[in-house]
Amino acid sequence: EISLKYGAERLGKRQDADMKRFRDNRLGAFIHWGLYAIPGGEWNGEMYGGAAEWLKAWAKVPADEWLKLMEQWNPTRFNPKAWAKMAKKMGVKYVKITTKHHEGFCLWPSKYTQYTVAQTPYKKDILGEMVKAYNDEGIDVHFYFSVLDWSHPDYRYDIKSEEDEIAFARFLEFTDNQLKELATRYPTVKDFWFDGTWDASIKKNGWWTAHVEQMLKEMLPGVTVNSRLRADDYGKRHFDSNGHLMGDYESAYERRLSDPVKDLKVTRWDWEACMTVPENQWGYHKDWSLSYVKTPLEVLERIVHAVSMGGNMVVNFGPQPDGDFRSEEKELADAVGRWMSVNGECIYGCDYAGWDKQAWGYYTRKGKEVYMVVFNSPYSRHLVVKTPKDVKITKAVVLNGKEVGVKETARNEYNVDMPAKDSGAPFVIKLQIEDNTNAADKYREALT
Ligand SMILES: C[C@@H]1N[C@@H](C(=O)NCc2ccccc2)[C@H](O)[C@@H]1O
Repeated sequence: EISLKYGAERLGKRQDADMKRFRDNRLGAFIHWGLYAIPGGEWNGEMYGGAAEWLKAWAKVPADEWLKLMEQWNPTRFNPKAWAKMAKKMGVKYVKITTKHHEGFCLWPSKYTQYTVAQTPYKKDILGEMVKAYNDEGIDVHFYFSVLDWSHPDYRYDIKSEEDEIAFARFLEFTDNQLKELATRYPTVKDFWFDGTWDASIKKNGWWTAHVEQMLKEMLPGVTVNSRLRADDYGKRHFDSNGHLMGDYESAYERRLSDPVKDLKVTRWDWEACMTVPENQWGYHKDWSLSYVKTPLEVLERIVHAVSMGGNMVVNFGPQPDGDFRSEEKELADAVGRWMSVNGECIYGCDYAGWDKQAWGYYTRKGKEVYMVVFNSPYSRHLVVKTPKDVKITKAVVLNGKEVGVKETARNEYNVDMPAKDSGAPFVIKLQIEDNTNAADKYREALT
């Protein structure tokens, strides 16, 4: 290993109470809300299919023209209590809020910039209203923060001159001030999720990313930070030059997940994935017909897939400029919530089971309980289960349903019966397992 000053601060998973809470929460929601919601993907009468929160880039809008959108920021239908109830009903345990996206507009009245809610017709501290409403519902709040800031004249994509050095040093101080402001104003925040940290300017300032992690953890003991913040002495990101994860959890799984059969490496560390409902829209886009929109079932499968591999999943919502949600997102929250109310115990506090994945779906595990989350119903009417050596199944019960038969078919192989009644939706079977170390082995392998 090479010696690093700004590499991973810790080896292995954090096991303190705050990290256990982060991990056990498992299901979160993203709120991407900013000026980009106002144009909703359309600029000067032209509709852009790309990510709506990047419209400034797609339509090549100068920062000062883009920020004029502040004059229209007045979400009259914003009702933080209703937002928190919707999240509660969906069964999310935490919400990640874009405090400031790449555009530089702040949802809190920052005193370090003029581009904030305080300078809009809305005036009020919208971030503060959200934090209170979610916390009052027992939902944790995480802050998304974009280091990349298109509104700030001192931002640099790379450092190529003395002038760049001086300007970017001012920018890093501005960013420190905003982060201290957020940690001071909203001390119940549990996590900082950094984005916009891919440019060479940040990679050349790995020291600063280590300083930010340290600063936030001193101000808010127990707070978590994502790996995307971090660059080491040599500009390596997420994992340092010795291959160790930086930050508290990997945050590279954005709109993708690792293969549950071929790529199990992520089960070795904590990680959190985030996903969009359309193919790639985080901010509000007027026209969702421009790309595929995932069904509630497809969203649910991604949530289970992540938890089955020891990760968290954050499902994105892009609120409308008026402060209400589009009907597709309300319906999604409702559908996921109905499923979670019956089957949530296979998600919350669960982890990778370490069993070989089968075609019918995914395993999750909590202590001695293994859950079979069934998405695909087999024509055989049997669900094949292969247990690790020295493990036997003693019972199988459908969540919110009846016991089902379990028949041993070979060494460490079982057929678990499908429930008699087809609920027409993914269902969960809870397995009781026991140690099988000293059982007589009546099976013989073939001689070949
Ligand atoms: C969590 C997501 N991260 C931002 C993102 O996609 N950034 C990467 C990106 C880079 C280049 C063109 C479009 C998007 C998105 O705007 C969301 O905030």
